[in-house]
Amino acid sequence: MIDAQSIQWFPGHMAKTRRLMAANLKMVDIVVEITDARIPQSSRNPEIDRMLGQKPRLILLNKCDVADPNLTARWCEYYRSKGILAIPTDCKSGRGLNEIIPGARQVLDEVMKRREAKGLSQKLLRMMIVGIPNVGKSSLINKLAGSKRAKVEDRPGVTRGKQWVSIGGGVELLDMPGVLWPKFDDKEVGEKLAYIGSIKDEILDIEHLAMRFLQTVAENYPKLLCARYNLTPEEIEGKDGFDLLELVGRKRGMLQSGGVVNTERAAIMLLDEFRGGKLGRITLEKPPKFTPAAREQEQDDAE
Ligand SMILES: Nc1nc2c(ncn2[C@@H]2O[C@H](COP(=O)(O)OP(=O)(O)OP(=O)(O)O)[C@@H](O)[C@H]2O)c(=O)[nH]1
Repeated sequence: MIDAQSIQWFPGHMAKTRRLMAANLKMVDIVVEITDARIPQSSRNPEIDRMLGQKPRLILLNKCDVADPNLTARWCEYYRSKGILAIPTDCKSGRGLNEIIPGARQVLDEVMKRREAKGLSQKLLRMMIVGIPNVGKSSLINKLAGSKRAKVEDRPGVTRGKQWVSIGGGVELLDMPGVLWPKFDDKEVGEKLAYIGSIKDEILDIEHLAMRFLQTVAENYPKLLCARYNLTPEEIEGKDGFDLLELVGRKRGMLQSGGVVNTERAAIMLLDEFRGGKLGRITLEKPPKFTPAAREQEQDDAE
């Protein structure tokens, strides 16, 4: 998992990643950027857009099996409005994976047409897989390659070094060497990464984290919260994070002497259950509102 030490490495590591990325971009036709569908924004490297520049790419909203399907659809629409193809994927069941290669070819066809560079062979397709730790890069490569060639572990930071994997049908994958870090310096981003389990709990105040998480869930997914912990809407109405945590702990019988709720145990249990998908399908970020005017502004900024 990401730890405090990695956070301190961030600036130097980023410069190295930027150099590696630039060198490797030349070797591929398209970049496949994997994000976590539960936090599509916070699970992206803050510099990725700048690093990729005009390189053709597609975005995967992975772990869509545990994300809110309505919001996943809205994120796809948001990216479409920006001219980017986004595909919801689930590396556990394989859902969406067979759309990746045709999607990549479609993106490249469009680029070719725009550049009027006809006659270029698209037989061999070379794709670079990038993403912050723990989003599912190894799982994706394993699924696409149909073997256990890439190492998969439930621990961010396992993917190391450059590796090409041939997956047949004239398609080769380049696993991004090094790691793309998320945006640690933003407190809210850090919290969201911690909710999904991408930052070590030891460096965070788990009770504080659980309280913040509960507030978000009570606001956006009250029915799921009530269903999981056998609560009524009246019970959670107007409660702050601490009260909610106590309530959840009490419902689960996590009491210490004197009938006081063990909020630390409750916090660990709550976040474990969320990470395991037991609370239901939850997405913690909505796509930004996207208007034609905003798009024009974005294009101006990019020029
Ligand atoms: N629910 C769910 N879990 C997934 C999915 N894809 C991957 N996972 C799980 O997420 C965890 C991380 O997956 P990895 O494939 O190791 O992620 P990675 O991006 O290669 O991680 P690093 O090696 O740290 O860069 C593992 O426990 C996977 O089983 C998915 O689509 N849905």
